[in-house]
Parts: sequence; C-alpha cells; structure tokens
Amino acid sequence: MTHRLLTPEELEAALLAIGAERYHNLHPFHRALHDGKLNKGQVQAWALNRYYYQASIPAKDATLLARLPTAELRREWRRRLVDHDGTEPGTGGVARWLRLTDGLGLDRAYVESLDGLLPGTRFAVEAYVHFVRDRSILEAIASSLTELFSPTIISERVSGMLRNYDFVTEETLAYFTPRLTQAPQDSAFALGYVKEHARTVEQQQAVLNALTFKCGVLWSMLDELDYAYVAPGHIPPGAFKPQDAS
Ligand SMILES: O=C(O)c1cc(C(=O)O)c2c(n1)C(=O)C(=O)c1cc(C(=O)O)[nH]c1-2
Repeated sequence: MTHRLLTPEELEAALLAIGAERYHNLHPFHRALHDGKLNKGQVQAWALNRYYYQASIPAKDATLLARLPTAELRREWRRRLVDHDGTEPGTGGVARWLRLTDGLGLDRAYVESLDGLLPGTRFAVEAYVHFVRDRSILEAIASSLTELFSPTIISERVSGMLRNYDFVTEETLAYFTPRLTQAPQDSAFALGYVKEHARTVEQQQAVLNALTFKCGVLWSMLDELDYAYVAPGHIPPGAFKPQDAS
C-alpha cells in the first residue's frame, strides 16, 4: 500500500467510504430483522446478544476516560458514561435496553446473567473493549466512529420492526429514540478529534484501520447470530434456545 498524507476532508471521506462498504446495516441478518423476516425467537436472540454490547460500552468508555489527558476531553467523554449508565437506577441506555428485552418476553435475570450468550458475541465485544483499552487514544476514539452511521440504521430498524412485527411496540423500541440525538453528538466530536489529531500518514492509517476493525466487530456479531439462529441453525451448546418460533 502506498499512502500519502490526506487533508482532513479527505480523511473524512475515506472514513465514510469504509462505513459505506462495511457497516452492519449491509448484513443479511439486519436486513432480515428490519424486513420482518425473523420469528420472535430470532429477534429475542438478537436482543439478548446485543445486550452484552450495550452493557460493555460504558466499561470501554471508562477505560478510555481514565487515559484522556485533559478535563475538556474527559468532560466530553464522560457524557457517554452518563448516557449508558444513567444517573440513578433504572435510567440510561443499558436500563432501556433491558426494557427492550422485557418487551420481547425475555427473563431479565437470564439476560443479565449472560448465560445464553453466543461465544462469538463475547469474543467480538471483548475484542472491542480490549482494543480501546490497549490502543492509542487516537485509535480508541476512531473506533467509536461507527456511530456516524448508526442514526440511519436505527431509523430503518425502528420503522421496519414496528411495521413488520406485532410483538414489537414503540415502547419496546424506546431505547433507540435518544440514540438519534446522542450518536450524532458523539460522532461529531470523535470525527473532529481524529481530523485534527491524525497528522501523519501512519496516524491516518491507524484511524482508518480502527474504523475497519470496529465494523468487523459489529459484522461478526451478526455472523454469529445468523449461523446459530437462521442458517444452518447450529446453536452452540449452552446458548439461548428460542421457544417461540411464531
Ligand atoms: O443500533 C445500532 O446499530 C448501533 C450501532 C452502534 C455502533 O455503530 O457502534 C452503537 C449503537 N447502536 C448504540 O446504541 C450505542 O450506544 C453505541 C455506542 C457505540 C460505541 O462504539 O461507543 N456504538 C454504538
């Protein structure tokens, strides 16, 4: 690969091109989820596995927060912790995700126990947490940039699932409403940060690689769900076994 130094605008365009090619809105499992092609048990499997991603996001943000060098950066990043963990019990994104799993008829203690998780979900989520813990601050911030693309998929998901599943209500999907304003705020900051701080060819390549890596995390979580719950349908021993194929 030969690389030259990109302008900040070219770097942004290269990041957007990665999302256009690799973001998980393109995965067949998401298309099936949004188009109403899954049964209730398969939707439950998605929500149960995705719970681990949601629950791990504040832990990954906390590892980064601890390394940020200025109050200004920490103030910005700690908003994410508040968004996910809330300010008191029952508030914040993780609690709202549990309302989604409740609404789908899953037992809360079972979801929180992680007993039914696919092994591949665990590996993918942990790879993300470890990436943010171990890589440079620049790479860690860049790896959050999939959120540039999440408002589009969230809008598609909410309208598609409400239209296509009688077991899904607006209340069940309430998790997603605040994300439509939180994600653009978060990703605008992260994008501005990487455009300003990726000043060498190596740093720019590291930023692009971090986003590619993160797209792979999200993609592989859906590969695991597809393999276990759609086709060929080999559910790993001990993982969640849907009872409801309606
Ligand atoms: O619904 C989605 O497809 C989706 C995608 C992503 C993402 O692109 O990483 C996030 C979220 N949702 C989300 O709800 C969320 O809180 C979140 C945090 C992060 C992150 O990397 O820090 N990504 C995402």
